Amino acid sequence: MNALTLPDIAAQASRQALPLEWVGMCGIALPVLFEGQRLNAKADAGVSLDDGNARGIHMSRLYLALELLEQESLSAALLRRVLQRFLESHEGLSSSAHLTLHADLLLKRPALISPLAGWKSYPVSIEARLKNAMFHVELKIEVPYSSTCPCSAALSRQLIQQQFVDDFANKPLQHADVLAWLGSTNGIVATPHSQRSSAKLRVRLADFLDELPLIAVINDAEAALGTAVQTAVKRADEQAFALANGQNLMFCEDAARRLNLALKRSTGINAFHIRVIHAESLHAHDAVAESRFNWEVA
Ligand SMILES: Nc1nc2c(ncn2[C@@H]2O[C@H](COP(=O)(O)OP(=O)(O)OP(=O)(O)O)[C@@H](O)[C@H]2O)c(=O)[nH]1
Repeated sequence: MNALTLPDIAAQASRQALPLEWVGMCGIALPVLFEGQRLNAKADAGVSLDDGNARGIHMSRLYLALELLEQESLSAALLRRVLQRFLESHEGLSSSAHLTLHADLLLKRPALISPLAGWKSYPVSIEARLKNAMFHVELKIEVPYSSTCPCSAALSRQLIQQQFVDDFANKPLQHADVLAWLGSTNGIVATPHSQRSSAKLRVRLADFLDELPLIAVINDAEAALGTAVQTAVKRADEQAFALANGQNLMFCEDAARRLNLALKRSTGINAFHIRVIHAESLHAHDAVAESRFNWEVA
């Protein structure tokens, strides 16, 4: 049997003449290049099926167009070329093309004090759409960080004050005694709760941007949040982290506002959606805040 005799079901007429908004494949394994890294990505590739009479799209043509992403470093222009290929290979069938890449970006991060460093993994998605020559790119980035509750800190301070009053009642204050007390468990009779937190950022890029600012957005977000989670940690690093958290008390509302201001300062971002999640240790549910700028559902 040769190719000429293979049945082509996709080319048949559809039994129900009905266009479809998105048809394609999800979860295609793809090693993509980004900033010198080979990312182990999963691609979702699709087109609209505007011709309601056509039975199906040509999945293999989308799959083969993805090959471009193996050889060249990721950029907006490259994504656009891939989407153009999707449409060229579906002329008469499709008017919009979609590609989403999901991957973990690995960045090496230095410790706060010691000369150590370690890798942090940031889940990212890059979503590109092409329709009627209109091209859009949206990035999704997850940034983990640490947050300490300001209310809990104030309540803890009050308990420490009460303990101080109890322990030093009717006693002359001696510097050495106070110093020893501060180093005892009574000197920190209550601790504020803190949590591993997560910022889920979605940003829409301006047309003029060719480079995908994943790393810049991560760096800006971590700088705005102040207490990024650490990698390699010695005691000196842990102590510096404790100090940084003590100086950086924040509710989820504070985190969302800081990120809003940081993203507004970034060039090349037209719109964004921020969702911060503080996985509270106080209770079994999360504290969540959202902030949007220029964000309409696309
Ligand atoms: N459209 C469609 N194809 C599917 C689906 N599931 C599996 N396929 C298969 O995907 C394969 C590739 O499809 P095509 O791109 O049309 O393959 P082809 O006809 O050899 O390639 P062209 O000659 O370029 O059209 C076919 O063998 C389909 O049967 C589905 O749900 N929809």
